[in-house]
Amino acid sequence: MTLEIFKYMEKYDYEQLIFCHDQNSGLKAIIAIHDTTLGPALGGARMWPYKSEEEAIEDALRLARGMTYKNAISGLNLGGGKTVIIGDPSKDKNEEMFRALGRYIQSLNGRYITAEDVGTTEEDMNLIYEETDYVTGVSPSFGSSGNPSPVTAYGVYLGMKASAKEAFGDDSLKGKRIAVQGLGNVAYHLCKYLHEEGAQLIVADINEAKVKKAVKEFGAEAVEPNDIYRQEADIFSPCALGAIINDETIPQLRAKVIAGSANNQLKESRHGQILHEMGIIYAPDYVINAGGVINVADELYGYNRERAMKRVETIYDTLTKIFKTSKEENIPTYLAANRLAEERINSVLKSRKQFLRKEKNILSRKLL
Ligand SMILES: NC(=O)C1=CN([C@@H]2O[C@H](COP(=O)(O)OP(=O)(O)OC[C@H]3O[C@@H](n4cnc5c(N)ncnc54)[C@H](O)[C@@H]3O)[C@@H](O)[C@H]2O)C=CC1
Ligand SMILES: O=C(O)CCC(=O)C(=O)O
Repeated sequence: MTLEIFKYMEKYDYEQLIFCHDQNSGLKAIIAIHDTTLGPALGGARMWPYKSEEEAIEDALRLARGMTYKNAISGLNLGGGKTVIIGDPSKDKNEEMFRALGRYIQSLNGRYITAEDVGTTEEDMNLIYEETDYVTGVSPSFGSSGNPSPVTAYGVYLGMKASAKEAFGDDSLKGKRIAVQGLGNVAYHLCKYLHEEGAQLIVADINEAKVKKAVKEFGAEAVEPNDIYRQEADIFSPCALGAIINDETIPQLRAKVIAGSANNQLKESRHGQILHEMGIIYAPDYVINAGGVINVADELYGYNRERAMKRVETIYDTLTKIFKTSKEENIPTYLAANRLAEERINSVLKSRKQFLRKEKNILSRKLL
């Protein structure tokens, strides 16, 4: 399949796509800016060994759009954007690469602000910070908020409780069997919360060392990566990569709830409709995993952890509201969430237009 970029950008109303290349460091990155109605686009930088440039562009575009919805529904005055860096984070990183990316971000003059994502770390953000102020998730020693993953995990934990309340009538996770896919930065901290509450964990990761650690620390049961979908579990928690809710995996699912941190979990929106028809409670990805962006966005006001955590706690209520709308209107949860996010963006756009109109009237009066 060839991606017709402008057609795709037109379909979902993207603003800008930027290609960043630096011969010296080997940087090959793509910055996608979806929508800046609510403010500058904020979204992390992902480093991944994409099989093709097309795959990387598509990922950047999909992730950037997700950030528009995530930031809008979380009440942030920020638009949506994302960076992808083509390369293997375990061997292709170097200092100059992140500094070069920082200079590209600086050249956008604040239209886009970056942070961590899969394959990038706090140390990488510190390097970007050498070249631009438009970066968050920088080390706390610089007065910033650091790695957002533990806060993302806390938001997912609260969102999972809200989802359990909807599915089982009680938000306690004690004794619940929870199948966790991926044991990376977010999932590790999530497993800690779940273990402390007395949940039984079933885990899978392609990295054996991470699996061993979870078995040892949380008494988790380990299964092969491909077997995680079919586990007899109450909750399935996807915390690895996207598009894992699809035609192949849905028939395998036994869980009543899907609640995890991965971005873009639904391969296509019709998969959200299928989950709805099956009676599976799906916590929309960009709602439940917003803890990290809420935390890093707080840096823009001078980081205050208490203020950030208070906002993260609203994830529980936002999901409860989405589940209510989904039930009352008999629509999938992803659609109920999209409507809420779009309502906010459209109302801000409308009021801004009114303001501009007033401004224009004043100007024309002056001219008279
Ligand atoms: N870090 C954060 O604060 C946020 C992360 N997210 C999303 O949450 C997800 C996880 O993020 P992180 O924990 O930061 O990434 P990470 O890179 O630390 O962890 C991902 C884990 O998934 C594993 N994995 C990859 N493919 C797999 C497969 N097929 N089966 C099982 N495991 C597999 C990897 O080995 C790795 O351990 C990503 O989709 C990310 O975009 C979303 C919001 C914020
Ligand atoms: O929490 C982060 O990593 C920054 C925001 C972001 O990229 C995301 O929420 O996916």
